[in-house]
Amino acid sequence: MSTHDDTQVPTRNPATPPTAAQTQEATMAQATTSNPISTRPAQSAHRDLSDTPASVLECEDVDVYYGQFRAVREVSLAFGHNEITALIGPSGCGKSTILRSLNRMNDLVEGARVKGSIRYWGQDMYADAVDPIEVRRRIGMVFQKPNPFPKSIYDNIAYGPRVTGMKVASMDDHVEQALTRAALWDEVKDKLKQSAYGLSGGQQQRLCIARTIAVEPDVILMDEPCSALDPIATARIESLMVDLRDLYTIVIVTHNMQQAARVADRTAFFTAGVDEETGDRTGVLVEFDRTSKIFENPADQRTEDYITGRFG
Ligand SMILES: Nc1ncnc2c1ncn2[C@@H]1O[C@H](COP(=O)(O)OP(=O)(O)OP(=O)(O)O)[C@@H](O)[C@H]1O
Repeated sequence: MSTHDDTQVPTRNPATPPTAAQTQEATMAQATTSNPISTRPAQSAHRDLSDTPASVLECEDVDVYYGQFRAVREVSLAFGHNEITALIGPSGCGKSTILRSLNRMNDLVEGARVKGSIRYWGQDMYADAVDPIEVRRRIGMVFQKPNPFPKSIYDNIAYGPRVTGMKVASMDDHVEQALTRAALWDEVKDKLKQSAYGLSGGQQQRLCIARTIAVEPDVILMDEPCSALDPIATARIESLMVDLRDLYTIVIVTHNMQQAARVADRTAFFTAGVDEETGDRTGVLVEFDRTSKIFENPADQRTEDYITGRFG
């Protein structure tokens, strides 16, 4: 089992209180010994959900601006531990904006600014003392288009642990474990030194998931991770997400409503409305609930119109 070397974390405080770190450590230790991912068949997406899950991430009254433009407003939403939450809604309603604000990726966008509160295990993620680089290690991101580094398969995985100063007992074992969890090991174990660019699109996306897993995150954010993939590769990623849910909290932005219905425990539906103050089209959260409720019996007419294809 590898451990993160805290002496390598920049001097500012990490965003997780000890209890969360312990929780993750215990989960990782269990996973390392029993290796449940490689052997267990894909689970059914739907299961009994707690009415009051522990919240890993919580948004309260969140507005996100790009310069003067308010892209989303007053979003309050909590993401349950070891659950998959889907963010759905028409183009431009702010799904990616909210997703990027969950690991401070918007810090890298010029003019982007978050108002309101986003908490990670109860701690204000945007507090001055919090190091955004450490936030992004704990809350990883997988993008729409697979983006492996121009390196070997092995080095794609080993890169993150190396640069973040993780202490791993054996890098070979660590790489194998990450690739196994991402359901890619069997396909690449004999060509680890070959370029990642030689993999298919679906394999590259699983490699990117393995790369994210390799730095031992707590949360994985996925921004339309299957939109560049064919249906077979998409099905593999969906099945992988359901498997990974036992180890990580997952938030996925998707345009594919069937995908949300298949994999997500809970779904948040956003739309864009005209901002009364500015006249801009600003994203709002319409409804957030169990996925079955959103798709079978939504509370808001706008949700129903969207999921039945009458709008958007
Ligand atoms: N870097 C940026 N600078 C300025 N405005 C931006 C930026 N990124 C997004 N926006 C604007 O913010 C609003 C929300 O965009 P966002 O990409 O979050 O929506 P989305 O729901 O994810 O859309 P899509 O489904 O098309 O990806 C849009 O009006 C968009 O033009």
